[in-house]
Amino acid sequence: MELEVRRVREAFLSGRSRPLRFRLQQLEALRRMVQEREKDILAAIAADLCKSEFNVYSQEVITVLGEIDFMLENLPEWVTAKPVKKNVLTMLDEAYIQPQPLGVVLIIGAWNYPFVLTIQPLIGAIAAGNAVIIKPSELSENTAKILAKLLPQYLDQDLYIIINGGVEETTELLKQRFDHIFYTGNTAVGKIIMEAAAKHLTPVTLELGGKSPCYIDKDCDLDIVCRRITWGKYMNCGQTCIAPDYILCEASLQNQIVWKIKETVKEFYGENIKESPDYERIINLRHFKRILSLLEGQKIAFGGETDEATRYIAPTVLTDVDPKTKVMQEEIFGPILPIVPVKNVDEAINFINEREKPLALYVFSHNHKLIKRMIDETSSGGVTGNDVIMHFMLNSFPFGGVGSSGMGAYHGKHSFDTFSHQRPCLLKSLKREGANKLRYPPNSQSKVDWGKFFLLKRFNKEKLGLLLLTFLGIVAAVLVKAEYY
Ligand SMILES: NC(=O)c1ccc[n+]([C@@H]2O[C@H](COP(=O)([O-])OP(=O)(O)OC[C@H]3O[C@@H](n4cnc5c(N)ncnc54)[C@H](O)[C@@H]3O)[C@@H](O)[C@H]2O)c1
Ligand SMILES: CCCCCCCC=O
Repeated sequence: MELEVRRVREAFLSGRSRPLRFRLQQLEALRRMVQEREKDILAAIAADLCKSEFNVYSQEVITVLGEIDFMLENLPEWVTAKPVKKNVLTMLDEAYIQPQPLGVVLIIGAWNYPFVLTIQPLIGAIAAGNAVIIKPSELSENTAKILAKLLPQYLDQDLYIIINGGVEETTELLKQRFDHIFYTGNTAVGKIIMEAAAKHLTPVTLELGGKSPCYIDKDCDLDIVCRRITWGKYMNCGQTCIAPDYILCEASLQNQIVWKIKETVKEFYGENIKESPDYERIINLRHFKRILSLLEGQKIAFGGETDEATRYIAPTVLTDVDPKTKVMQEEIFGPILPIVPVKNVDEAINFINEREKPLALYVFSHNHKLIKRMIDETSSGGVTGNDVIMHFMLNSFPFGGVGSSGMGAYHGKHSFDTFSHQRPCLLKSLKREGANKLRYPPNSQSKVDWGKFFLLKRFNKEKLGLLLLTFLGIVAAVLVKAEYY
């Protein structure tokens, strides 16, 4: 590991990752890889998650291609130095912010969307001029393998390397010094990453998870609400970081919600869900058993069928769920949707605020004020009103968590900023030394007063008047002198 990290650092220190032309060329090569090897990439992801290639393309590949195009279009503007507003002391100087690469970045990916969650941060890191070590999740092993095969064929082989492996390899990797670590995965491992990073004072971006609530107000169109929730909850078999984890609603809405979600499940996946090409499977047996254990003691309104051999769990809804039970204590990350009855929106807000800050929050209502109130009185990584998942799709939004759902953010310009250092650059002249007298010792009350005058703008009108008068006096004297001669 040490040797590999050193090789990447040496490549970074060669300076070749920095020029704009090189970054654009590497991003174009990455786009070519996705386009030319689309079949291999789709097949690998499809095998990892028992997913149709249509779904792989629309959930992962489109996002990656869109992000590359967005970077190529905007990077020339983002890399340029930005002049800043100056004060009296720097009036005659050059003052600008120059974004610069951080150095060697470690990206640790997750398995649930194994392509986009690894490649999208990579796009940002390349765009910002860094060298990168990529560690895909070992759980999505086909995707990990295809990335290890393809990336070196298209990208600079010393600047961007891929290291495959599990906990042991990642632990070893984390002993090395990086300039940034970008981790996607669960909160418990997030803490391990942050602890390892702290030893080198390495900044981290942690894209974690949590229980994302979904509040349904009684003033709404339940048919549409349930269709949107069904889509976001059962997509990828519930293994989506921003899937609605549970529903909060008044008890009177429960039966209608159950019925409408059941009808939508039929509409989306047919009578025989197991046969649907649009319904995925649980990633492995450990997660399968974990999810099943969440059903113990619950009232299953519909669903609940399972098949261990294929790791199938049917879309399931639980009603009258007690918040103290296990299913409400951990992120579900599977196709189980508990409904927790609450009396009203006040109780829903309290319920959310009593728990860890979630990665996403969803509110459904015709009442715009209620949605705004929910946003104002709660906290979460992101919010979508009257839909689910969709805030992930807009790359002008920073995507990330808050509190235990993560720190830092990415997508579009936010990725570029995450992987850049905003370096303030002040360029002065060696002339005009007289103007600097004010800051050199010995100090005095009059120097402090002038300092206040120039920097704090806390001058009194009298002093300003006096200054103006002096200035006018000088101008008048100059004019009179000019006339005389
Ligand atoms: N915020 C996001 O964008 C986002 C996206 C996807 C998943 N998630 C969250 O991730 C979780 C699911 O993913 P996961 O954690 O099962 O993924 P995972 O098991 O694939 O782990 C993620 C990465 O951490 C590494 N890892 C695992 N254990 C480790 C250890 N002990 N030490 C060092 N590295 C270790 C793995 O090798 C892998 O690369 C959910 O909580 C989900 O909400 C968040
Ligand atoms: C089209 C859906 C993509 C959602 C990606 C979510 C990333 C977290 O799991």
